Amino acid sequence: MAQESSINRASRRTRILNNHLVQSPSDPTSCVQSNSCLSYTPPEVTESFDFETKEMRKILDFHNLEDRDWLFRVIEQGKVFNGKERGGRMFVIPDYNQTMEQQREMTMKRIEYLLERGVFDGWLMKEGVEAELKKLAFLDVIQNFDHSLAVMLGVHFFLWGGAIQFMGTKRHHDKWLRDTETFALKGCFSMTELGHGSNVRGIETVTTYDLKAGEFVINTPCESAQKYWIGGAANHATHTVVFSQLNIDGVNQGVHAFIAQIRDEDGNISPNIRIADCGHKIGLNGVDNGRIWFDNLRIPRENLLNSVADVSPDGQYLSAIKDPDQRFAAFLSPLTSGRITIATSAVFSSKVGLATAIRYSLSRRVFSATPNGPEVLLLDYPSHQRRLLPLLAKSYALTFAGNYLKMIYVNRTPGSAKTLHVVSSAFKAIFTWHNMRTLQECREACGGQGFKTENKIGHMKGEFDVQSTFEGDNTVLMQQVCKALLSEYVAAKKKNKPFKGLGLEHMNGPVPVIPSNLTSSILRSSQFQVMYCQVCNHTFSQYISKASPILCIR
Ligand SMILES: Cc1cc2nc3c(=O)[nH]c(=O)nc-3n(C[C@H](O)[C@H](O)[C@H](O)COP(=O)(O)OP(=O)(O)OC[C@H]3O[C@@H](n4cnc5c(N)ncnc54)[C@H](O)[C@@H]3O)c2cc1C
Repeated sequence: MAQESSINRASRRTRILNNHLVQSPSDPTSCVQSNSCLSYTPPEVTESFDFETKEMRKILDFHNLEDRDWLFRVIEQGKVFNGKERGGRMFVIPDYNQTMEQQREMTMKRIEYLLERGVFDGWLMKEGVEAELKKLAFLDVIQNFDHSLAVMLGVHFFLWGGAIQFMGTKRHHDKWLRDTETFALKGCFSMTELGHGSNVRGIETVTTYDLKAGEFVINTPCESAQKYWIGGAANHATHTVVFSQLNIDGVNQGVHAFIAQIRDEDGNISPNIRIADCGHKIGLNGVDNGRIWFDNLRIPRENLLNSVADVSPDGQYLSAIKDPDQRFAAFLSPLTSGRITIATSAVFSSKVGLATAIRYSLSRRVFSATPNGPEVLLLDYPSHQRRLLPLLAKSYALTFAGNYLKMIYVNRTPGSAKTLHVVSSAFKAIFTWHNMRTLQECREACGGQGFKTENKIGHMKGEFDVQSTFEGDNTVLMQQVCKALLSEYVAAKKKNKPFKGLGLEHMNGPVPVIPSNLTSSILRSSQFQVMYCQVCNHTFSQYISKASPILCIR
């Protein structure tokens, strides 16, 4: 962007506006001085930077940079990733003109290609912070190329694999984890039903225990109980974790999770299982979402994922967690890792959109300030800056927040479970909403070019839109976050203790005093903005302390 004083900028803007209002009587074609030919040089070739871009990349990507670069090269080299060389650079983008069936097959071919190159080694069999960070870095890279592929991997490793890891015990780990890592089996995650999505407790699938046979019997009692939207179920998955009400001797013990086989290794649907396709979607067509009915399917007693509750061979229901609410919260734990990868992938998508739109605005010229003068660079228009640069600033901020979230996740302890749940829910909603807003602005900021498939922004809108719905609807998640924060507030006030955790600590200090002389530089300063937030929070806290008896916050 051209460097110029604010006075020069103001007078140049005045000239431009004046030019719009007072039309020159001369030949209208002469007011545009067109370039003799179109040429484009990427800004990084001609512009110098005021900062070290490599250092900035280190701060943004934060971990496993060499691993990320290795995977970038692996993907670039793979024919299945549809790379195209342009001007000595490789661009990789899925072919969205393929049919839904072809896109689904490409997802499986890409998984096979990455599997052969050892990309998934250790994703389930290795434990510890290093292994977890490497997995998260690889997923960051993969989602940059193909969101369908990242979602299929998320379902297989984080939802199915995560359910076995966190909700199962040794017998499940020994039996399923290695085969999951090598794709000897393909897993999916059957929680949502046609009749119940956000309200998981309301699901209607019922499982009973047959004492004589020592088996569970899973049944879909009505059409609204069919499992719906299950990623991987329509064509590929061989196994699923099924969420169901558990009924023991006529007593409903609430939602539990079981493992069921739904296809054999040749892809034939198992007896007592019916499957249908969810059909074409507005994005994510490389994922085969399906519907499943269980017709009194029998599974061994050992297939109950029993980390928090079990049924003994003689049919006794056993659980160390007596409180049904806490038991239910424990069942939902595999969703945490999914929310983290969704949140971080949403910021990457915003950055791809912004990179395209900002580059465009650094090369595109529109309208001249004077008759016969050169046209003005798009990014020199303040209105264009205001459209893109705050979104860019927020994307930087969310990147750092995402890295913080990853750190809480990989260093989690039983004591940090609540913080992790609340922060991951809030970040998932905020990041994915930010992404959709950013992509729409970037699409429009590129004018007609933004509408071209090749420029990726329009397709990313379709691909990433669903992030506000799956693994916790954003609105519902934000309601949970509000409830958790209000409860935390009331509890801390009741005990007369300072706030700790959940990001409320800034309210421990006194109410700041707003200066009387509010100049524009004070208003723009970050100190003032933090102070202003604190004043708002204190006003809000006064409201809560008065309203909490009416709000019934527990
Ligand atoms: C492409 C795709 C892939 C998916 N993959 C899977 C999968 O692999 N496995 C799986 O189990 N599920 C999957 N899902 C399902 C997904 O998790 C659910 O769609 C999601 O939980 C929302 O449920 P719902 O669709 O029933 O919407 P609903 O819960 O019916 O919500 C509809 C609307 O009502 C609003 N709403 C709901 N409750 C409240 C409330 N209390 N107050 C105010 N407003 C409210 C919501 O904000 C939303 O706008 C997938 C969904 C899609 C679209």
